[in-house]
Amino acid sequence: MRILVSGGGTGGHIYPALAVATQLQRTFQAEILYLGSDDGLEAELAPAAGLPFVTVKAGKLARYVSWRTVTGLARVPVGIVQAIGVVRRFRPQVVFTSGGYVAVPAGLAAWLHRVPLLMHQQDVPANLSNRLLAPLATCISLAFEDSRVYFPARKTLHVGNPVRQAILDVRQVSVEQARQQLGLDPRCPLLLVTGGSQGARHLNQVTCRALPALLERCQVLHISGKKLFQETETLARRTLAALTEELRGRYRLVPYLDAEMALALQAADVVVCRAGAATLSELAVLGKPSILVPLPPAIGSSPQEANAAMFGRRRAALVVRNDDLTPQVLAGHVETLLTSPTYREAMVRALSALARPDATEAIAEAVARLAGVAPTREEQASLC
Ligand SMILES: CC(=O)N[C@H]1[C@@H](OP(=O)(O)OP(=O)(O)OC[C@H]2O[C@@H](n3ccc(=O)[nH]c3=O)[C@H](O)[C@@H]2O)O[C@H](CO)[C@@H](O)[C@@H]1O
Repeated sequence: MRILVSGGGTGGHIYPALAVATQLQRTFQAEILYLGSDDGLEAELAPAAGLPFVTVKAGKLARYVSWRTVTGLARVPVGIVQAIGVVRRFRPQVVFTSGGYVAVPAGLAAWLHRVPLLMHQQDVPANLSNRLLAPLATCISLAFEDSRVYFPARKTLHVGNPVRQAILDVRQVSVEQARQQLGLDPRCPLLLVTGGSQGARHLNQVTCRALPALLERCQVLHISGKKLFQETETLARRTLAALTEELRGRYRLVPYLDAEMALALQAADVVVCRAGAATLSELAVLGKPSILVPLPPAIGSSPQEANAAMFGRRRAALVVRNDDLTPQVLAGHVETLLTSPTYREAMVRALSALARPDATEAIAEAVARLAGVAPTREEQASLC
């Protein structure tokens, strides 16, 4: 089975593609070719995952006009011609895309060659490349049920977002063990603060200012983001200076967590974070109550606001708008969640309805079925 995989730009688009590619290799011994942009993060990540990698030019499909939009648009036809060449030479049985602007030439080339196209939608609102490709797609896998409204119903398949194996494995570790393994107090409740892979300045600043109230109630593991570490450390040191040694000992600041991220999530009683699709899927799989502060849009609407609103509607998280987050609001919500086990349990129940730990397998099986290889899941057989 030969499968062309494509997804680019942010980690949010690349990691699901890598997870599905690896699963296809493992379960179906598929021959994979990863098609990415020559200047995207995928040029680093796909070869690092041991996948054969081919590049095409891809232009950013911005919703607003700028010089970059013009130069980006000029690259689009070049990318399409290159992608057509790749599909012609590799002759895939299925093309799988997971968003990012490089997915457009890949999807178009698939359609032109009558190759089935399966595309994955991570966020609740459809991203631009998936909106463009939807009429050409054979099947659209969705991370969240609420995305159905953006696509023709007969093409959609609700499977969830691929979640890293480390996150699935850490479910075997108890909360206390996770805290112990991270060198934290196993008996003291833990608040984890994370602004996603880049960090979030506003979350960092508000957290630092709320430390006197927060540390009275719990220990705090604060991931600042690599670029924001220095300024956050300075701010935290200033606030901590007025506190007792015992309270100061309850705070830990790190720039980024790699292998330990799964343990940190599992160790937490409450998580304060942005509302990126990967983070939300991880919270659902691990059943972690959270306070979501979605990234506000630079322009137009933000997928994170729609993601967070969906969690909020289902009572799977508390949602606070970025501009409304003050130290008092943060400390108040943390207090509410930590002091009310019934509230937290209700959230955990709502989260379990959103959890899809088998998303990677489900997508890989859908790809294999389109390739005519694996008619495995009966419940999916009639779909796509
Ligand atoms: C800023 C931005 O444009 N974000 C978008 C980007 O998400 P982006 O990839 O930035 O953020 P996500 O929340 O989706 O994922 C962050 C990932 O980084 C991991 N992590 C984080 C901190 C850390 O120290 N260690 C670590 O491993 C998290 O566990 C998670 O797996 O693509 C997503 C999927 O389309 C969108 O929903 C987001 O809106």
